[in-house]
Amino acid sequence: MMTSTSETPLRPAQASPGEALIQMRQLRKVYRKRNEEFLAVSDVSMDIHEGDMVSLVGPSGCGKSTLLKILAGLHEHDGGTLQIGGPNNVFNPGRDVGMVFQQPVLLKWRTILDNVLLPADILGLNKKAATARAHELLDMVGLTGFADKLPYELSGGMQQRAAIARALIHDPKLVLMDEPFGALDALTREKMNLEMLRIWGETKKTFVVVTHSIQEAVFLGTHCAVLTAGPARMADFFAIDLPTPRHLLLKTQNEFGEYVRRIYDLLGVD
Ligand SMILES: Nc1ncnc2c1ncn2[C@@H]1O[C@H](COP(=O)(O)OP(=O)(O)OP(=O)(O)O)[C@@H](O)[C@H]1O
Repeated sequence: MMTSTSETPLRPAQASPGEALIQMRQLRKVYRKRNEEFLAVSDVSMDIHEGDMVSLVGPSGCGKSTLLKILAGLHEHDGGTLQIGGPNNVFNPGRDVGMVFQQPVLLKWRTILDNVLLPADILGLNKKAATARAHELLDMVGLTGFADKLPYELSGGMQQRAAIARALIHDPKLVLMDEPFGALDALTREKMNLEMLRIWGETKKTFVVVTHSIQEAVFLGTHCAVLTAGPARMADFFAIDLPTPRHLLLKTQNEFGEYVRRIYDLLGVD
């Protein structure tokens, strides 16, 4: 369990079974440099339950990555409360978070298998068990037969699949993705959206995904948080009640368009 408030970081939580995995209340983050202060995140409140797929969408600079870093335990927040896990579901950010970034950031001298195994090596997990799991994950992300290749031998989309496998190797409770498909061409991105939904469905893990794309936010999410910049704040957080499993043709449906319109309205896009 990880609990922190602005006044008492890491105070024990009073969570009980059935409560949300993540509870944020009025979360706030201010970056400080000498005498300057910059409000990067404010008024962010949401409950995220186990197995949710939450998309964070908003314009550049609205604090999406900052929020992800707070969830990953990389940044402290300055106001509000954040509780992850509970007494019966202890959450350790060093062990229970898997991260995927916009670029796959694979080590070019390690094979794909060894790249996937990196977090397991760092955490000192059993090598044999981790290697077996790495092969299973490579199968799951569609990279069967690529274990012994080096990163340069894979396309951008394939490298990002390897990065997703790496994020899952230590069986994290929470998977955080920062614009994971932002560097891919439009068609590969759509295919990767479908792949990610399949992987999320198979792992039944909790995913939080940052995206600039309103369509992607609606397509991927069971829930969506819309953030705005200047001033930083959360404009809305809502469930996306669209049929699952999702298919690309859903994007042509009125009900999909209604969610997209709702986000355009919140962001003030005409
Ligand atoms: N370490 C830092 N020190 C000072 N200001 C920062 C720092 N990191 C981010 N910021 C500022 O905080 C605001 C939010 O940044 P953040 O990276 O969270 O936004 P974002 O929504 O993820 O943006 P983008 O979509 O462009 O990646 C920005 O104005 C940014 O300049």
